[in-house]
Amino acid sequence: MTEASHSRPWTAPTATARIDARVQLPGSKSLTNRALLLAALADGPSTLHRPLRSRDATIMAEGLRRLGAGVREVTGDGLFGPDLRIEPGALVGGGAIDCGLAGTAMRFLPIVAALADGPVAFDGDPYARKRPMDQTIASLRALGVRVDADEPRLPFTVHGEGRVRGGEVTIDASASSQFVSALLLGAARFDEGLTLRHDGERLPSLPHIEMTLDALHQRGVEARIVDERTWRVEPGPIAALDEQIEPDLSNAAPFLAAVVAVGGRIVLDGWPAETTQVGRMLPELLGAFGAASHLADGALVVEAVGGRIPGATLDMHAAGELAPTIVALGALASGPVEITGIGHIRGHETDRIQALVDDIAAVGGRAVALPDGIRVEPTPLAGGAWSAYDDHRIATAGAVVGLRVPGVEVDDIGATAKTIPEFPELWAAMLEGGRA
Ligand SMILES: O=C(O)C1=C[C@@H](OP(=O)(O)O)[C@@H](O)[C@H](O)C1
Ligand SMILES: C=C(OP(=O)(O)O)C(=O)O
Repeated sequence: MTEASHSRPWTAPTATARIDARVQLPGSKSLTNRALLLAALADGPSTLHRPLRSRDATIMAEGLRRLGAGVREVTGDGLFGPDLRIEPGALVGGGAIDCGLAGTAMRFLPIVAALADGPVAFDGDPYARKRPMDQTIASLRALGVRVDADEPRLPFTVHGEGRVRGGEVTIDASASSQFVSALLLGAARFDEGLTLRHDGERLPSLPHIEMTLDALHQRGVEARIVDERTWRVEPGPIAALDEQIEPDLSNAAPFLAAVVAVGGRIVLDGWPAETTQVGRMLPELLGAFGAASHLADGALVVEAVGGRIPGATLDMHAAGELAPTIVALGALASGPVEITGIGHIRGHETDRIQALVDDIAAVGGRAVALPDGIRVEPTPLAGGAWSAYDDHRIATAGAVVGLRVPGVEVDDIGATAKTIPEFPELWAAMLEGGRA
């Protein structure tokens, strides 16, 4: 099983010049883990080119192996490691799956386990036991699958009986879009498919649900939006698909934010002209802080003058995953930065709102938690300890602040192994200029 990150203190490098760099990023976590899962449920073998190699992706691959799929490394172009060949197999229970801190694993794999024959025990890191899981457990039970759980969260055991009848289910996905995606990903393998309704106050991270529907469509699954709170997936085969995984645009966030923080220019290679990744919103989000972006020859070019970063008010309910980076820019801004619509990120890898409030205070700044967001007040910063809380995006937020504030000590840069193990090297290369 993959290890949680080992504490690796890291003094965030301060930028000594404007950014002038070209960066190539590893594959998308959300696309890799959907492609792995759908390949394991498909009607034949699939190959993933340039998949993400990281803790979350390893956890997904390992979980699928435990459930009977063959996942092996094959030679690819080797940019960030080998390609993966996935051979679907009969879904089997009888094992245990460690989900680490991966939301995609803890929400998606139990649905596959429900289709397996035999019990599968799920657990994860200490903080994973605090992440919302109630809708996974309740929806499986509503589908007639036995789930043994003392509390409505990890650890629990799914007792698959080899088939799920499907039909209609209503959930409250206010805490995570992953509850919706998980059911939609498995639903073509349910006897009657699935009509899924969301009945709740809000629905965060809609682009990730779009990504799920798109991944299904690419594999010939009939999946549609009935209305803005209802989805329908017809039963049927999931076609095998060889797929080239796009770079992780959410992990582009700190690199692009670096240009806003210190000025200069960055070229991000392999930026897709069209994508379901939520990172496509970055040019607009960073535009609020004065950055100018354009696409050129398959790359995104972002330029900024640096210096004064203006304040901004942003609703980020669709892009909660990008919020820690924007909050980091807020800590460097000369006006207040208020972000709303992100109450659900309290249930991410850590309580991200509290983590950011505390980390910003630790470097002399001031941020206040709002009921569904955070407000950062302009305050001069000084060096200090920046806790990652095992959270890749809190760790990289510390790196962004450290560009302009000497002495920001990120306690565990190894937390970036969750989705971008190469982060420290890529960050250093960006600051040195040239090709990272
Ligand atoms: O389906 C996915 O791949 C994801 C959905 C989102 O989850 P939430 O809806 O819980 O924010 C996102 O934040 C997470 O990083 C990845
Ligand atoms: C929320 C995130 O991850 P997870 O897939 O673990 O929910 C994230 O990557 O920002």
